[in-house]
Parts: sequence; structure tokens; C-alpha cells
Amino acid sequence: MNCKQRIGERIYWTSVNDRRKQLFENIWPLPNGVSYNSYLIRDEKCALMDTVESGSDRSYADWVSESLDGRPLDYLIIHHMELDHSGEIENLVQRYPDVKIVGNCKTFRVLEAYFGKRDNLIEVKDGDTLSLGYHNLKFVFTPWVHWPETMMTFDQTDGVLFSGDAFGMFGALDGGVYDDQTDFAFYEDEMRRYYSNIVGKYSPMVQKALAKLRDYPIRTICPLHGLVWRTDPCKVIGLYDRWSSYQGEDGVVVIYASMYGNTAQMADYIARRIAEAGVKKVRVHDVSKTHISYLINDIWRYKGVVLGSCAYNLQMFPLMENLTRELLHMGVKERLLGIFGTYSWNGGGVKNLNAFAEEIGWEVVAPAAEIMGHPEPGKEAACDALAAAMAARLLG
Ligand SMILES: Cc1cc2nc3c(=O)[nH]c(=O)nc-3n(C[C@H](O)[C@H](O)[C@H](O)COP(=O)(O)O)c2cc1C
Repeated sequence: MNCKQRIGERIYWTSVNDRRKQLFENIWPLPNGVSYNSYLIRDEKCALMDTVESGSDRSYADWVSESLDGRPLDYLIIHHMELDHSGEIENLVQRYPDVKIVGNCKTFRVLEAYFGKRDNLIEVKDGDTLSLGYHNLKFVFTPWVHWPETMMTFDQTDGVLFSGDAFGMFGALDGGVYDDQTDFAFYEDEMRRYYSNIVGKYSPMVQKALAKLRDYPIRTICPLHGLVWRTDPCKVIGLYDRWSSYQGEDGVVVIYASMYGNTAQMADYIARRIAEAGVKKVRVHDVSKTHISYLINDIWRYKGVVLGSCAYNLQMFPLMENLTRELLHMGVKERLLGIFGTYSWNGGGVKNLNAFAEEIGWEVVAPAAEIMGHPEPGKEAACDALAAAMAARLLG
């Protein structure tokens, strides 16, 4: 039994809902699962758009053959070589030995590295076209969204964009396939978590890709994960534009590292003061409890970021250090920063958070709030100043 669907004139969709895998790329938690999409165009010539993760669905190859309805598979178009989409290539080539694999020169280097040298390759260049009969396909190179070989295919006949991983999301498809069949609020967080953690580092390249796509009359977007956008593709393009240009919402995420609760108390105090000043969107996370992918998701979401750490062996707490290293690696920009922490002897947490602030170049809204020992009454002044400054910057 395969959840198949005709999503356009002679275009067929299938998706594998993977609710079994715990960690995507063996790092990102999947509490809501993930889906792998694949599309087949049955025209005068038949083309398959990517495959799915190897072994994720035993009926995938049957879906391909049913959708072909006795016709040969002429082309396998590869938009992205990551194994969650290329996993069934081997299997399909065995079933359809005459299939021609369509990709760019970078695609073929990776293809050879994983699946050995292949015949029947059609190398395309940026802007090349391929007619299937009714559908006229145009290849749009979008390098580094999020691998070097990534490209998209635009169906010029019906305005369908096969976008690869771009516009994809975590989360299995719970019933609805199209944007208009679901409550997107449920998926938005998972879409941003996918974007920020997987694609976010390449935001400048996403901006380039969006600029390139600007003049294309896109009516439907078919990504490799998650919903098919047939009613409001502008919405998801707008979200990508927003995220890849680092535009945060007027809210604050407070993230703290605390062993014995002192720094945690400061975190709650500062969050409370920020809320009292009128900022409604305030989230607080314990860096030891919440997976880093959710922390990065909220940092991508909100303009205000407040980081706090206890001192730990002359450094900041290791998990906070890991988070700051990841943020530097991702090159997140345009954030307002507040810093706080506690210590017993000569500090280390706040000192190193200040060094992080310099390195990442975010605007620091107020001097760091640092407390020796317990944050008891009388020691609040710097926290008050930090909260007031953050709220003032956000509320204008
Ligand atoms: C393993 C360990 C290492 C620490 N290293 C430092 C340090 O390098 N400098 C310092 O001033 N305090 C250090 N401290 C003291 C803590 O930073 C201090 O007690 C802090 O208030 C703890 O905050 P918390 O209650 O939020 O965990 C250390 C404590 C522990 C348990």
C-alpha cells in the first residue's frame, strides 16, 4: 500500500513517512518523524525526480512501476545526492538499466563516489532544458543549498518547481499532503528547525537561489521533504527569504547553563523582567535539557538572544561553549545579545561569553550581568539593566 497522489498534469507524488528514525543525519531529533518525497512525470518521456532513503519503504519501487503503467523509465533526475534521496538509485538502475541519469558535473562526482562509475549519464548545465513532451523542464543550479551539487528543476509548462531540500521540513505528513490541507502552524516550527540546522549556514547561497528564482512563475513547489505547496508557494518563499536574511521576530530566547540553579535563577529573573517590559514572545531553555537543534531554531526565530553560563574550569559551561561554537560556525547574524552568569572564584563563563560576543559581532545591548555566588536580593541591578535594554531595543 503506497500513499500515492497525482499532483499535477501527468505528475505523480509519493512520500515515505519515516516515524521510526530517532535522529536525522544521526544528530537531529525527529519527534514528529520526517518524510522523503519523490515525484514521477509520465509524459511522452517519463522522468523520476529523486528517490528515497534506501530501505525506508519496500513498496517504493512498486510505486515507480505502477506510476509508469508499463512505460519505460527514461530519466532519473537527481537534484541532491544526499543518501536520504539517492538511496534507491542503485535499485532503480537495476530495474531500469536503460534509464538515463540527469545531473550536473558535481552530481556525477558524488554519484561515482557512492555508486561507482555509471553509463547513461546526461550532464546538464545551468539553464539547460529537457522536453518530456507536454512538460518542458529547465534546470536551475542552486549550489550550496545545502550541498555543492544541489539544483532545482522548473517545469515551464505548469510552473512546478522541484526544489530539492529547499522548502523542506522535518515532520512526517500527518494526512495532508498539500499546504491547503494542513494547519501549517504545526509544521512551521519543524520547517524552521530544518532550515536553521541543515540549511541555515548557507543562507547567503539561499539568498542567491531566491534571487535567481524571482522571475520564475512558480505555481507549485515540490520539495523532497514535507508539504507540497500548491496554493500559497509565496508563503514558503517568503519564510525562506526571511530566515536566510536573518530577520528575527520581536522576541527573546534566554538560554542558560547551570549546575546548581544559581544561573537558572538569573535566567528566570531576566526573562520575567523582559516580559514585564512588554515583550510577549519570551522563551527560556536550559542548555543541558533542550537539544541544540531547538536552541538554534529559537535563535533563528527571535531577534533577541540572552545567554547565561556559570563558570566552569575557567571557561563557560561545555554545552554552552558547544552552542556558541555552532553559532559561530553557522554565521548567524543580526541578533541582539545579552550576557549573564555566576561564579565562585575568578569567573570564566561571562568572560568567555563576552569573547564570543566580540567574535560573532552581534550588538550587545547592555554590560553583562555577573554575580558572585547566589543571586540574592540586592544583586539585581545589572539584570534589570540588561532586561530593560533588550526590551527597549525590541520594542523600539
Ligand atoms: C566543576 C566546577 C568548576 C567550576 N569552575 C569555576 C571557575 O573556573 N571559576 C569560578 O569562578 N567558579 C567556578 N565554579 C563555581 C561555579 O561557577 C559557581 O558555583 C556558580 O555559581 C555555579 O552556578 P550554578 O548554580 O548556576 O551551577 C566551578 C564549579 C564547579 C562545580
